[in-house]
Amino acid sequence: MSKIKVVVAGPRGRMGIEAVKMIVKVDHFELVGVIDHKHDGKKLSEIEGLPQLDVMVYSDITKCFSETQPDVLVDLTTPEIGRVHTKIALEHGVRPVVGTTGFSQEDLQSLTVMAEEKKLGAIIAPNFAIGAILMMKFSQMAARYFKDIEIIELHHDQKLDAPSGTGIKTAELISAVREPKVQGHPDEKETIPGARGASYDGIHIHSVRLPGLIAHQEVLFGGDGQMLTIRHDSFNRASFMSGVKHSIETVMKIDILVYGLENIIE
Ligand SMILES: NC(=O)C1=CN([C@@H]2O[C@H](COP(=O)(O)OP(=O)(O)OC[C@H]3O[C@@H](n4cnc5c(N)ncnc54)[C@H](OP(=O)(O)O)[C@@H]3O)[C@@H](O)[C@H]2O)C=CC1
Ligand SMILES: O=C(O)C1=N[C@H](C(=O)O)C[C@H](O)C1
Repeated sequence: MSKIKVVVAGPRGRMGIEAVKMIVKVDHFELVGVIDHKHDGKKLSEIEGLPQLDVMVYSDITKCFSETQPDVLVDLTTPEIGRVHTKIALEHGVRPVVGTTGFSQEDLQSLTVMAEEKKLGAIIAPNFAIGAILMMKFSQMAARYFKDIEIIELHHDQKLDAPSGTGIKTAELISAVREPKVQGHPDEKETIPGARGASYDGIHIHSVRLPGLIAHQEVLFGGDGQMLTIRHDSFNRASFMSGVKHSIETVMKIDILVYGLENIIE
C-alpha cells in the first residue's frame, strides 16, 4: 500500500503539534510539508518545540501543494484562514481534513458543493474525540424524550470561537429530532444581555472560558422532577488524534464532503 502524503496547516498550534507527532508515527502516512504563516523556507527541525524533522515549512499553500503533491491537507488553524485553505485544497485536488472550528453555514454549503463538483473527499469535524461523538449521539437520543435542553461547553481561555464547534454540532443534531421550542418562561427578560446564552432553535448554549480547561461539554436535559446530564471531557489533545488518523484514512475513500465524525464511524 502506498503511503498517504499529508500536509499539516498550523503545525505550531496546540492541535497542530499533536497532529504532526501522530502522523510521523503512522507507517502508512508521510508528512511531506507544513503550512505556517511564519518560518517560511525553514525545516520543521529549526522551529522550537517541534519534532526534529527534515520537513519543509511553507507560507504559500499553492507552492506547498505544487512542490509536495500531497493527498491530504489537515487544517488546524483559524476559521478565517482555514476556510481559504480548504477551498484551495479542493481546487488543487487535495483532500481536506478540517478540525478548525468557526466555519459558517455558508462556508459549509459552498465547500460541500465544491467537493461534489470535484468528486473529492473532504471531512470537516468539529470534534475528533470518540467520547465527544458519543456524547453528541447520546444527547440526540435523549432529546426525543426530554424537550428542554441546555448545552454548557467549557474550554481553555485561548479559544477564539464561541460557541464551540461541538456545541453547535450538538444543537444541530438535537434540532434534527426535536421541534423548535422556546425554553424557559415566555416572558423572561435578560437584565444583563447574554445571560441566557446563545440560542440555536431555542436550545441555549453557554460558553465558559477558563485557564486550565481543555475541552469539555455538558448537555442538561430537564423533566418533571428529574434532570439528565451527559458530559464529556478531553483532558489532553491526544484525545483527538485517533479521530484525525481515522479521518485521514477515510477521506481517501470518499468523494463527497462529510461534516461530522459521527458520519464516518461504524
Ligand atoms: N476538531 C477538533 O477535534 C478540534 C478542533 N480544534 C480547533 O482547531 C483549531 C486550532 O486550535 P488550536 O490548535 O487550539 O489553536 P492554536 O491557536 O494553538 O493553533 C492555531 C495555529 O494556526 C496558526 N495560524 C494562524 N494563521 C495561520 C496561517 N495563515 N497559516 C498557517 N497557520 C496559521 C497559528 O499561528 P500563530 O500562533 O502564529 O498565529 C497557530 O500556530 C481551532 O479552530 C480549534 O477550535 C481544537 C481542538 C480539537
Ligand atoms: O478549541 C478547542 O480547543 C476545541 N475546539 C473544538 C470545538 O470548537 O468544539 C473541539 C474541542 O472542543 C476543542
